[in-house]
Amino acid sequence: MIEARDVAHRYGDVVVVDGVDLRVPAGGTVGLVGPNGSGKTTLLRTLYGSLQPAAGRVELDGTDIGEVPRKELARQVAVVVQEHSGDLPMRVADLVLLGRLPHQGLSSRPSTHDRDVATAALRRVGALHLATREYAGLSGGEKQRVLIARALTQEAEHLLLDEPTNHLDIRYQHEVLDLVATLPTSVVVVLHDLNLAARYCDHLVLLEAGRVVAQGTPDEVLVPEVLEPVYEVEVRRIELDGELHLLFRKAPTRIDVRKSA
Ligand SMILES: Nc1ncnc2c1ncn2[C@@H]1O[C@H](COP(=O)(O)OP(=O)(O)OP(=O)(O)O)[C@@H](O)[C@H]1O
Repeated sequence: MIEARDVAHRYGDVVVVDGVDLRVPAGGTVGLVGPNGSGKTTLLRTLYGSLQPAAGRVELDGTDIGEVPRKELARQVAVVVQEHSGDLPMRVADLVLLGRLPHQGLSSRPSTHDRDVATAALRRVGALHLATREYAGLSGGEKQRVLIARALTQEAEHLLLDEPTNHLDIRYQHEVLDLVATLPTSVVVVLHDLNLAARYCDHLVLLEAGRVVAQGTPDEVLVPEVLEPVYEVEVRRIELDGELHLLFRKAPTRIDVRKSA
């Protein structure tokens, strides 16, 4: 289990994550939501040990994450982040196989099992047909699916994703999140789309200026009284075929700055 206790982070003097408590239960899917700059990515980075919190503690199964050896961490935690690896001169199949590195000895080559796991992961994200392509030549959505396949290939117990639906068309937004949410792994996912968060997460953490303003089930968090002051839009909530959906409308402008200038 990943657990954050009173975690804070600052850049210089600016506090961007402030006193966050969070538990990611085994098999659970936790969504981090909130406006631009609210601290989602920074919090996620503390959860996978790429940032040391300025205060508080992140634990992986009871051990401070900073004390977990790197290779062990890579076996337990897989991460999908926005990468700028577009120029990697590498075939898709080889890139996905890199996900097996934490399971291999220093000098060992990928086994048949490693290749089977990588192939199965590519198939699961609908990207097996891309296996022989150069990664750099893929579209944004194809790259995203390949990076998710690499994370699945890691077969880690925890999967952390930063805006994985970025670049994906509607079909793959749903397919990828459905896949992620039904994995036996515990998942933390940063999402901007609150309707996707409602559909695929079982617990949401809503951040505003680095602080948790609400956390709970989508039904508890995704209510107009909570969302409207945070996002400054009008929110309507409807139920369609038993599922929660949100509709958004620009909030009425209180002061027209251009007119008063
Ligand atoms: N390396 C950095 N140095 C200084 N400030 C940073 C750095 N990285 C992030 N910040 C600032 O920290 C705050 C939180 O950023 P973060 O990326 O965590 O927010 P976010 O909620 O993920 O945003 P978005 O939805 O726009 O991706 C922002 O104000 C951002 O400008």
